[in-house]
Amino acid sequence: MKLLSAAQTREADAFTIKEEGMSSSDLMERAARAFVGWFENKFQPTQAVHIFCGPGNNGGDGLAVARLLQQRNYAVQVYLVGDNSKASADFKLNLERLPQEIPHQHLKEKQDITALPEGACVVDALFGTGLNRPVSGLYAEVINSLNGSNLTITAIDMPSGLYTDSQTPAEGAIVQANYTVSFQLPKLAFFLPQHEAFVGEWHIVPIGLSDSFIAAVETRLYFTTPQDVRHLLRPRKKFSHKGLYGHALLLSGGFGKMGAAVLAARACLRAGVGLLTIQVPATGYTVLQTAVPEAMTLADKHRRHLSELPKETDKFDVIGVGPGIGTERVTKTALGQLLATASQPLVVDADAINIIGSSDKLKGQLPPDKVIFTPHPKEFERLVGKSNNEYDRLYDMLDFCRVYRCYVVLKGNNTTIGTPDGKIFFNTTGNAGMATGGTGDVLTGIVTALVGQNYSLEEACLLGVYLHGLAGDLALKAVGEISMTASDVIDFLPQAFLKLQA
Ligand SMILES: NC(=O)C1=CN([C@@H]2O[C@H](COP(=O)(O)OP(=O)(O)OC[C@H]3O[C@@H](n4cnc5c(N)ncnc54)[C@H](O)[C@@H]3O)[C@@H](O)[C@H]2O)[C@@H](O)CC1
Ligand SMILES: Nc1ncnc2c1ncn2[C@@H]1O[C@H](COP(=O)(O)OP(=O)(O)O)[C@@H](O)[C@H]1O
Ligand SMILES: [K+]
Repeated sequence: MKLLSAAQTREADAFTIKEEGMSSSDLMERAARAFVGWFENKFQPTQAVHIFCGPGNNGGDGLAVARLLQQRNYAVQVYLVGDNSKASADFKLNLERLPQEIPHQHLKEKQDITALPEGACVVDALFGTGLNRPVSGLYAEVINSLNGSNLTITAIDMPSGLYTDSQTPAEGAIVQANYTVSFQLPKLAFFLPQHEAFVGEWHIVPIGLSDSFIAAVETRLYFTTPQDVRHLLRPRKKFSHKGLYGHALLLSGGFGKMGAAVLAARACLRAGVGLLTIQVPATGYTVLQTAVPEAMTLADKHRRHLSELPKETDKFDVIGVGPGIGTERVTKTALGQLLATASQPLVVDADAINIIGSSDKLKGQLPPDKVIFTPHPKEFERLVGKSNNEYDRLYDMLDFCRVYRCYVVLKGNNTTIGTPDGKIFFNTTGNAGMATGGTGDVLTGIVTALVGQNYSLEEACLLGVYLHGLAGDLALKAVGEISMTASDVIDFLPQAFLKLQA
């Protein structure tokens, strides 16, 4: 699904209003109803609701929400913050519609801010996507007092003060919401780790924005939904044989890190590869033969480190390289040979990323349109460089993908995929239980298997990352986030495939 900028969201609102022949206040009413639908499921009418409204349409939403909640027997109190003389038309309309019974207080200066009762629910309707400068003055005072209150805060559309699609200047106050209920589509800001404390848990409520507008609008930002990846998955043909599902090679493992090779190999097999060969340092031979009997194992001539390529590398459809390999000189040399000679796609992870990141020569040898990198944030920094902030990191990633014509899978809570043609996809599966050693090796195995099965590199990234996170989400239900291990993620991979196919 596409992600829209604040400006595109405004255009989508205006287009929808015109297309449906309604007024902007009708759309606001729809938005308020959608918000209230979510709110009713979350909070009981026994809880007092304190709604803070700014001067724009976000404040207008807040006023409409106040009216609708009062109709549903919530005890509502409204605060109008700042100078409303220049308030938006729909704000004014909804202020007129606000029933007399709802107490409303005008906060004009700092002294007007009072402590809220314990247990109250706060609704933040100060600013939404129309925020156009850092929040200061009275608004900042209100935000700081709400943040200090320890009360549960639900933000309408955006946590007030947070920029929708660019870096918020450090001096601006930002609401620290527990929940953000946003209209129709998530906003770019929700996907960046630096915003966790502001956005909290986010939810989307549909408000019927024009499908045709969204289909036509140009963007390079996407987030992955089940619908986006489900249709990519290809069923197997009845008369098919293992030769049709690719022969993958994994160059993986090192002394003390043979487990990385085992995890990547097991995940690769569970992700449907036809044949798998693993090359490990000689000491790992028995380990791999025992732990992964389905795979063929080659022993490197070096006991402790990978130092050579198999004789016939051309016969493999894909090569996954990196988990557990270390950065010894012999390994660097072998990796250089691989980049210089590989004819097939490469999935490059872990120390293979670190080796390439430290050498401009190796970067220069990257075969175009053939490489997928799967770095975690530290490896990303070694490969691409340090970025000023998480927005710049996205653009630095795209520059790197464009220059080297490669794919980058930046791992994290919303694993972010960059493509050589300039698209960014945010994944939506996965959980903090996966923050445990070895889960990255599992991802390498999955993506390698998918490339081997002839999925395009973009498809393999999207599907692989989605399924890996989904397996983690299914594992979460069974073992919880604290006990989860990388092996659990592999164990739930079959269910992830089944769920996506269902
Ligand atoms: N018809 C529509 O366009 C719809 C809009 N909706 C709501 O409208 C919101 C966007 O409304 P607006 O575009 O009016 O924008 P906002 O309500 O987000 O804020 C804009 C207002 O705040 C002022 N402002 C911006 N930054 C400020 C700052 N730092 N300090 C003080 N004042 C500041 C602006 O001058 C303007 O008056 C959305 O987030 C959503 O909540 C929804 O009702 C859905 C329909
Ligand atoms: N908080 C989190 N939420 C969702 N996914 C996570 C989280 N932490 C880690 N993961 C996922 O787990 C994997 C960890 O990979 P990595 O850091 O390379 O681990 P390792 O090197 O130990 O295998 C990545 O796919 C990442 O997206
Ligand atoms: K808000």
